[in-house]
Amino acid sequence: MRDSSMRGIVPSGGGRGERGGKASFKEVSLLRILRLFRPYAGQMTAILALALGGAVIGLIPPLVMREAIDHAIPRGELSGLLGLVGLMVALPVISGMLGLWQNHLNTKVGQAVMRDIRGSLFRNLQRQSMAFFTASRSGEVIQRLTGDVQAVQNVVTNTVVSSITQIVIVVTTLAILFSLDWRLALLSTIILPLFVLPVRKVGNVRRKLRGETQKVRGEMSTLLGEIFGVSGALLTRIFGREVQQEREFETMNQQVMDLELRLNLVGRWFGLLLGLLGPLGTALIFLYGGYAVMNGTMTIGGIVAFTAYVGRLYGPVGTLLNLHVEVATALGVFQRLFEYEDLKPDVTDRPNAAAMREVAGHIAYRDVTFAYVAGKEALRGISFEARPGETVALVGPSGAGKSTLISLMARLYDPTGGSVELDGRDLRDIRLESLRSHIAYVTQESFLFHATIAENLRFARSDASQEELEEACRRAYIHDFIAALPRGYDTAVGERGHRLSGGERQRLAIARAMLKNPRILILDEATSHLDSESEAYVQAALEELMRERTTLVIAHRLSTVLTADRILVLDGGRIVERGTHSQLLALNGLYARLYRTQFERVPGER
Ligand SMILES: Nc1ncnc2c1ncn2[C@@H]1O[C@H](COP(=O)(O)OP(=O)(O)OP(=O)(O)O)[C@@H](O)[C@H]1O
Repeated sequence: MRDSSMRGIVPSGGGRGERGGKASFKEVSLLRILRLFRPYAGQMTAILALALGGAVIGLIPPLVMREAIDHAIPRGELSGLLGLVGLMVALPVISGMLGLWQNHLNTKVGQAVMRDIRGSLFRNLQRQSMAFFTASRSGEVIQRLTGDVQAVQNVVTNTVVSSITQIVIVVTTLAILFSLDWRLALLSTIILPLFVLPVRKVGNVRRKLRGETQKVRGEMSTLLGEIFGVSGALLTRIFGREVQQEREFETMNQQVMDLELRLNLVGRWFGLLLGLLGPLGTALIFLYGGYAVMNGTMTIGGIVAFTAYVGRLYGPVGTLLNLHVEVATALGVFQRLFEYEDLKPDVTDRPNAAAMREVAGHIAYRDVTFAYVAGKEALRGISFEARPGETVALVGPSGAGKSTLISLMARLYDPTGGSVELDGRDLRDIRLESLRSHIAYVTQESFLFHATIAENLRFARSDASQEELEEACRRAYIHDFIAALPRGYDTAVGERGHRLSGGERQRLAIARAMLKNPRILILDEATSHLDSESEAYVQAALEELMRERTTLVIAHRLSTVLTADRILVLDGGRIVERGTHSQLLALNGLYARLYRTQFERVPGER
């Protein structure tokens, strides 16, 4: 059960999901793609009508030329010539205007579809459990939401609209060529198949190169995100890896340049190849047409018009020969987007889930089992209760399952077996939003958004008044510090609040929890040891926060275990000992050992 849902939430890295990779119609439903465009059907029709109009107008100039060369000029009809010349200028102007309008509509539809997809992906990602975020790289998520969605615009303009336009141009031009002179038309189209193979080959090489380039670019942006994120930058400096990273980046940087150069070169060869089509066609027309003119079966204007039409034919044919590459790329883009759209959140409300307005705060874990990965249980047979207002402290060696245990209370994950209850009700029967409104979760890493102190505090309660903010901060022993800042509560904190000290950040996080004023508190005490003054402040703030709330705390401080109503000692995902501090010491087991190594040495403790 768990296994299958896990597979559903882990984004596929390579293979089908590979950037620039091919996808087939079988894998991506065309109907689903069309559905995205349905709200814009009117505009799409207008785009196609404009494309058609442009293509038809484009057919006229060669006929005008023929008219001028064969009739107006030889007959000396100046006014007629003027009219034709006027047309020669007016027609491109009209088709240019149509093109402009079409382009505007293209962009509009493309942008609208992009906005819709971004919105729907964002909404779906917001509903995913933590399992999704721990399993995926944030760079990858961002890339799909921005880069891939951007590619949709390309799909609209390049693939859909331009291929339809090209088809219209090719068909109309062929029709007119054959109506002018079918033999000559046949002669000028007969050379087309010669180019199919090389054009396809070049297309494939380009696709491969493009895929590789995108992959390296993706890796580059992930690397940059990690290196220049605050934590990554800190780690780099601590371990003195600057030069090594510079070298790694240089390699990647060079790779991008080389790939782009190769892509460009292949592009040039491709252009040269297509460029040869024109002269070859023209030469054939002049050879055959010239002979026909000499025999009197064709006019000079006819040759000129024919040459112009053939010019219109070869370009679009080249593009159309590559259409399959474009289509495959486009399908790949949609497939990656749909993968995220199809992610099923694994923590959801049960159909009969109800909201709980008031809770007493009675927590019960009943024979809870949990596995992140099927078959490898992180928690086994966990049962305990915490009555309203009680504090249950968790201790145990690293990896014992403490964080996992508390995360189940906020339903960051659901148990694989057994149940977690609040006031006698299974958490899955309580509306998620309602459950979380009664819980504050203070983690070791006190994350702050890049925003002002007030905004960070209001993340807990957006309607909190300034007085309430200050009250919460007073109780968290941080108000005086904030008030002394030049901009007070409007001070912006750096990304992750790195402009604040560790202790200040912790107290701000405590104030944020205080502001929420929940019945239940989940707390992961920070292990980083602060200086004794700061430690004392944090300690006092925490005691204030824990007062009268049911608290599950991963304890790292002696005072916490001393005051806890109950201590659970975890080891290997099981509760191996339970009781009060003195009872557990008397047992002289794991707790007693941990106590001697962990708690006794904490500075600044009683
Ligand atoms: N997202 C995850 N995916 C897979 N396994 C995980 C995940 N998170 C934790 N684990 C594993 O689950 C077990 C329990 O981890 P947990 O973080 O709950 O331990 P802990 O007691 O809180 O440890 P610490 O005190 O070091 O934070 C560990 O073996 C850990 O490797």
